[in-house]
Amino acid sequence: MELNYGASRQQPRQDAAMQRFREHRFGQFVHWGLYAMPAGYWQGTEYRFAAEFLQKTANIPEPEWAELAQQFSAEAFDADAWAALAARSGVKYATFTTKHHDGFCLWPSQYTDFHSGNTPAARDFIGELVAAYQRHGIDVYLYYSVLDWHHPDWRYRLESAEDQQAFKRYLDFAMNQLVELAQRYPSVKGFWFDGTWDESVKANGRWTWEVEQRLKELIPGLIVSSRLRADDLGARHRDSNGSLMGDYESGYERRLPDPWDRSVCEQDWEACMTIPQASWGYHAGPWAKRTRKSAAELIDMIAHCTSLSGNFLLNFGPRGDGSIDPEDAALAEQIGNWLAQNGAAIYGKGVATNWSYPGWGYYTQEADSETVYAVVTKWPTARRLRLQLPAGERLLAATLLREPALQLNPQELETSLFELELGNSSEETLVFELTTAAAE
Ligand SMILES: C[C@@H]1N[C@@H](C#Cc2ccccc2)[C@H](O)[C@@H]1O
Repeated sequence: MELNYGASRQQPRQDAAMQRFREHRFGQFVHWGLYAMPAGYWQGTEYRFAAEFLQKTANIPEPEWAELAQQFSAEAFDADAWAALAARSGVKYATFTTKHHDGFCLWPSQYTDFHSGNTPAARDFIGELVAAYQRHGIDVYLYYSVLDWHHPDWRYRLESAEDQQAFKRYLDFAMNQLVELAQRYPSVKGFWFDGTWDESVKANGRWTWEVEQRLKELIPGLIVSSRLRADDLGARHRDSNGSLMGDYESGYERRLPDPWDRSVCEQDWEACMTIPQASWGYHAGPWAKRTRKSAAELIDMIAHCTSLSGNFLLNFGPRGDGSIDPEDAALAEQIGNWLAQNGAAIYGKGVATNWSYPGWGYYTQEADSETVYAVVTKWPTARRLRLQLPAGERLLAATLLREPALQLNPQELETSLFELELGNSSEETLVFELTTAAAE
């Protein structure tokens, strides 16, 4: 059907900026703001829901919530320390919340008083983070919540002429803020949008289209997530013809596609994930802490996404004072150590087209390369690894990437199956670099 505000292309972008995003594969998400101070507690009660939603889960009147800004001193905030840890973790890009659903801005916006410049901290946190992460060679993306619980003109649905007029004022405000972010931080590589699920936004597909156009005029090559977009009829992420809007699919939130679902490879996509089961902002309670994922689980997810040509955006929720939770820092270091040895299987890799999902882990491959990587994340109880080679191919070599690298001689490898006695090897995430050739 004819759409004015649907998808702007049918095929993935092939420009250098998009290829760079595609090759990153692993990124850091950061959710930080006023919600990090109460950290899931209010008046002594632990609220067992996402910490960044506390204002709603604890039914805190908006003015009382806004008062938190007067306690926001972030005395332990150190952008360079955040960036150095991110670099050690192996991420190649980072996405920071500039404004989450509560409307508090981490930059001194000229369009609201509700920002970090008007706090005891009196700092432009976004500006400091953009500079620090770029000094460490990490590309920066900005998260922006269209949903805004603080702004008086926000509306969930448009039921009257007054609602329409108010929400028009709100959308003008949000466009102004987005242009402000693009003009203040022109070196950012993309925008990550959230809070676009309400009827009011879905009824304004044209505005979402205009935001994408305007930001890309300001920053050529900019990458915009599909979650911004609604079409003429209110369809989100994919337009009413089923075509992806924005530059990559960003609907995978705390979930991944089935590892055998090769249909996701048709477009660029990114999954975002929390360390605890269900909180993006720092949650200090046992409810969150007992659900933390391990490094092995997160490395599995990185390989899972890579094997389907997708990116994995792992979230960190710094504490209210601006420090990083030591448990999160340790996890970041563990992941980074694994990537330092095995990153060849992740960075710049994607689906291994001719290799089907093996069950014990994932195959990854660089497009048009003869080299395939086998990332073993689920040790077979039989302690024997069986690789079914694609028809017409034989295995020339299999090299274990970790130090000391273990080269398995071709004559030890059967033509159709590669069996490795795992013996008493420690149950770590192993990566084999496989070299193949056409079967004789
Ligand atoms: C990226 C993630 N998206 C946000 C959300 C949400 C949400 C959660 C439940 C129901 C409706 C919306 C989270 O607060 C976090 O920012």
